[in-house]
Amino acid sequence: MNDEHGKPFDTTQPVNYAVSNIISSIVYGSRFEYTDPQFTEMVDRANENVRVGGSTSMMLYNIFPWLGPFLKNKKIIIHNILQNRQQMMNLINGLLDTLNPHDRRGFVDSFLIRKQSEEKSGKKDSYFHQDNLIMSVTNLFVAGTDTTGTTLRWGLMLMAKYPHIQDRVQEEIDRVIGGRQPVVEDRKKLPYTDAVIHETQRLANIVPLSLPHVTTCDVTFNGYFIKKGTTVIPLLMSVLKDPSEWEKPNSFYPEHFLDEKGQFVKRDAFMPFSAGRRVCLGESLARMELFLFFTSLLQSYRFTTPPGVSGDELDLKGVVGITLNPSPHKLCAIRRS
Ligand code: HEM
Repeated sequence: MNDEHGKPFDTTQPVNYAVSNIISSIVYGSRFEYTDPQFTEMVDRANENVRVGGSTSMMLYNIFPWLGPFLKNKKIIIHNILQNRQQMMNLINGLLDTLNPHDRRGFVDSFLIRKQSEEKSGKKDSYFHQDNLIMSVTNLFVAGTDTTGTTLRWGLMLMAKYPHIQDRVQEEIDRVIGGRQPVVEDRKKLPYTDAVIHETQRLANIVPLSLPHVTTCDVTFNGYFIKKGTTVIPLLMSVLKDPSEWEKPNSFYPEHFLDEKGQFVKRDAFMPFSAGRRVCLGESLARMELFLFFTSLLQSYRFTTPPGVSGDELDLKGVVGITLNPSPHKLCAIRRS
């Protein structure tokens, strides 16, 4: 963002690269340089799939799978998946060549070590095989990059749209943290900033339909009989924007998460990560990332609309993809003294 020198830029790439590097550190044990084309192409391809995956033609394909061979967007998605899979396999093979059981660099190392020990002991039906490794790494990137990146981008856009709210966040960060690097423990001392992050997640509503689930037995719910094996799509949006739960369900109103003394309050209807047994696996990581990225960025930069663009022009509707993204826009990041 420094390199933009306060000029208007699209936040998608820098934010996605930063967030993807967190997953890279956990999975591979190292991060990539932002100038590394191997890395940037991989993230850009994943991002293209999120965008194209929500297109009208792919929605039609979901209903009429026989359309598949005629759809350009399906070809793009498959091409991107295959390219990224190849790159992932190269990275995994590189880790395998330098594997040291006494120095595990990340998730892949731990998986490979377990795989080797189960192969050695002759265990049949092990879960630790190559296909599961590839799918687990893919899932961690797919589930952990676009979700957190999109939420952060909504947050920055909302700060540019509502500068008086950005003023209050920056006043709080300056007063409590000053110039040092923010740490997770700061969250409880920053109730307003915490409320702004929660309200961003509530309003942005990036996974409105959660993921589909299937009933494992017959159930009667709210008077409706649902047969075993029925696909159920839980609408997180119906809770995140429930008018009986939120004072201003369709507005950006951080006070939803503050009491009259300005202290942070948890709300039961806040469930952007879903609920129950299959609740988001990465919730605590995502919450940590959102807090650290958001406070660090707001500590260093003032986010504004480009010259000649008013806050009203930043719309809150969003664009449907696999996640709900902010509509295309540019922001300026002005370095704070
Ligand atoms: C703001 C960020 C995020 C949001 C809003 C979010 C939201 C969700 C939602 C709604 C689900 C579906 C839960 C269900 O089936 O009921 C889910 C599942 C999942 N998420 Fe996240 N997520 C985020 C970040 C992450 C991160 C950083 C990771 C990774 C490390 C991650 C990994 C997963 C996985 C693996 C699942 C599937 C869990 C399962 O089926 O048991 N998510 N997430």
